Amino acid sequence: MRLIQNMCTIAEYPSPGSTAADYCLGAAGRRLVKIAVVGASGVGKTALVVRFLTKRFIGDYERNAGNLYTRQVQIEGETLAIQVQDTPGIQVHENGLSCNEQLNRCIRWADAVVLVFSITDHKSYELIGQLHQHVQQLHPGTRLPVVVVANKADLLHIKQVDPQLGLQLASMLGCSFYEVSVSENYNDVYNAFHILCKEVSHKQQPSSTPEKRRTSLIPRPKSPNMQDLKRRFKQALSAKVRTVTSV
Ligand SMILES: Nc1nc2c(ncn2[C@@H]2O[C@H](COP(=O)(O)OP(=O)(O)OP(=O)(O)O)[C@@H](O)[C@H]2O)c(=O)[nH]1
Repeated sequence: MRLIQNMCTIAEYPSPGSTAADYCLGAAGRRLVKIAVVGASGVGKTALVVRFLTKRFIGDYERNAGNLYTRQVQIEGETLAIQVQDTPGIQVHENGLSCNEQLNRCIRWADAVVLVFSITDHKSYELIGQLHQHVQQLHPGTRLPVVVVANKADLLHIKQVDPQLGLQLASMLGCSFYEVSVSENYNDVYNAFHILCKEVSHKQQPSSTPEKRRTSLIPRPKSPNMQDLKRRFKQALSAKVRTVTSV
C-alpha cells in the first residue's frame, strides 16, 4: 500500500483458522493477538490503525480495502505478535445495521475488537451499542475483549457527542473507553491497543495450566511414619543382638 510503508500487509480478509501469517508467527514462537477495528465509515479507523503501527498521521487515506497488518508489542515483559485488521466502514440502513459476510468473518477471526466512533458524528456513536451486541453474538459462549474509542477529539467545534456519553456507554457494555485524537496524539492510541492486548494476553493464559493441575493431583509419597521407623529399627537391633548372643 502506498501510504503505509512501514507496515507489513499480510493478506486481505484472512479466512478464519490458520493463515500463512499464523504459521510464520507460530514458527517464531510468539503468542498472537488478533484485533479487528470496526465502526462506521469515516470515523478514522484506517487513521487509527496507521497511527498505532507507524506513529504517524498522514491525513489522507486510500479507501479501506480491509488490510491486515502486523507489529510486535511488549506486554508485561513478553513480546506478542499483533495482527490488526482494518475493516470497511459499516453502512446503516433504515432497518438497522448491515454487516456483510466479509466483516462477520473478520469479527469471528478476532481475539479482540476496537469499536470506533467519531465525536463529530452522532450516528457513528449510536452504532456502537448494536455493534457490540453483534460482536458478542458472533462469539457465543465467551466475552470478547472490546475497547470503545471516541475519535477526533480535536474537532471540538463540530462535536456532536459528548465524550462523557461514550464513557457511560462503554461502562454499560463492560468495555474500556478511550477518547483520542488520532491526528494529534499517539500515546492515547497506543494505550487503547495496549490495554486490549493485555486483556487478551491474560485471557490466553489461564491461571493454572492443565499440566500444572494434573501434577497437583498426583498423590505425594507419604512421609515415613516415625513410630513405624522406630519399631522397625528396634526389631532390627534386637535381631542383631540375638545373632551376636547365639554366636
Ligand atoms: N481532525 C481529525 N481528522 C481525523 C482524525 N482521524 C481521522 N481523521 C480524518 O477523517 C477522515 C476519515 O479517516 P479514515 O481513517 O479514512 O476513516 P475510516 O473510518 O477508515 O473510513 P472508511 O474507510 O470509509 O471506513 C480522513 O480525512 C482522516 O484524515 C482525527 O483524529 N482528527
